[in-house]
Amino acid sequence: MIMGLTGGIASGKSTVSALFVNKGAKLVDADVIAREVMLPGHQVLAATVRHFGQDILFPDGTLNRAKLGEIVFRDPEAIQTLNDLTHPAIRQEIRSRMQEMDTLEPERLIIVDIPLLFESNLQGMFEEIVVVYVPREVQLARLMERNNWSKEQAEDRLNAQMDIELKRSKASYVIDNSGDLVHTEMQVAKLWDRLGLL
Ligand SMILES: CC(C)(COP(=O)(O)OP(=O)(O)OC[C@H]1O[C@@H](n2cnc3c(N)ncnc32)[C@H](O)[C@@H]1O)[C@@H](O)C(=O)NCCC(=O)NCCS
Ligand SMILES: Nc1ncnc2c1ncn2[C@@H]1O[C@H](COP(=O)(O)OP(=O)(O)OP(=O)(O)O)[C@@H](O)[C@H]1O
Repeated sequence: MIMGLTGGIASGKSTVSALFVNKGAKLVDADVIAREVMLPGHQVLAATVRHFGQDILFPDGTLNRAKLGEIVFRDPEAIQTLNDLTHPAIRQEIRSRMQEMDTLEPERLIIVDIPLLFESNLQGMFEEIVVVYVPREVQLARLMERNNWSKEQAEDRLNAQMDIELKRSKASYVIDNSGDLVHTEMQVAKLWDRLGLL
């Protein structure tokens, strides 16, 4: 069984994915793939540099992520361009990894963690979608603390994504991660049982 998992930035997707993996699920992580396509030598990084300029690179040729982030997250046109450059390759790699895992171990739950699942209209890839939810204020506070960001930086990133309440309303299952970890773990265990997994 393959299940999509999404939520807002810093809502706890990695935390919840790890809980599923502890129970025996396999994971495909879109953020990891998104980083792979931005490594030196990859055609996606080369195309991104052609568009945004050499200034987004460090002298050693690796991507200056903070710099590209500053450019795109304040400018809707720039983020759209970056999405057009990166998303087709990321999507293709997600598909190929989940199909490979499913072929090798068809009885296992495969969790596919995609932050922009709804924004990119990928609902059709999954029968079930879990949304990891926290209210916007909690999201903002955790993001500022984890990344050591100002409120403005955190809000720019939040505003580049679909509202978390709307995501919640589109879910097959909601995991509320606004309480402590034990509370979240209980909800994962409950969902695991409900899906009939052992
Ligand atoms: C602009 C980049 C270099 C900034 O890197 P940075 O290290 O600061 O952030 P990181 O990649 O760890 O992303 C953290 C979170 O930001 C949010 N985010 C990233 N890209 C986007 C985007 N295009 N639109 C909206 N939110 C985004 C996601 O919630 C993601 O989980 C990087 O995010 C990037 O290459 N983005 C384009 C690819 C992409 O869409 N990745 C995310 C989904 S797979
Ligand atoms: N239940 C919780 N209580 C307190 N802090 C939490 C809880 N769950 C997660 N966190 C913290 O909130 C931050 C965001 O969590 P996490 O990294 O899992 O989110 P994410 O959705 O995967 O983030 P991103 O969108 O950046 O990939 C982390 O610093 C994490 O330690």
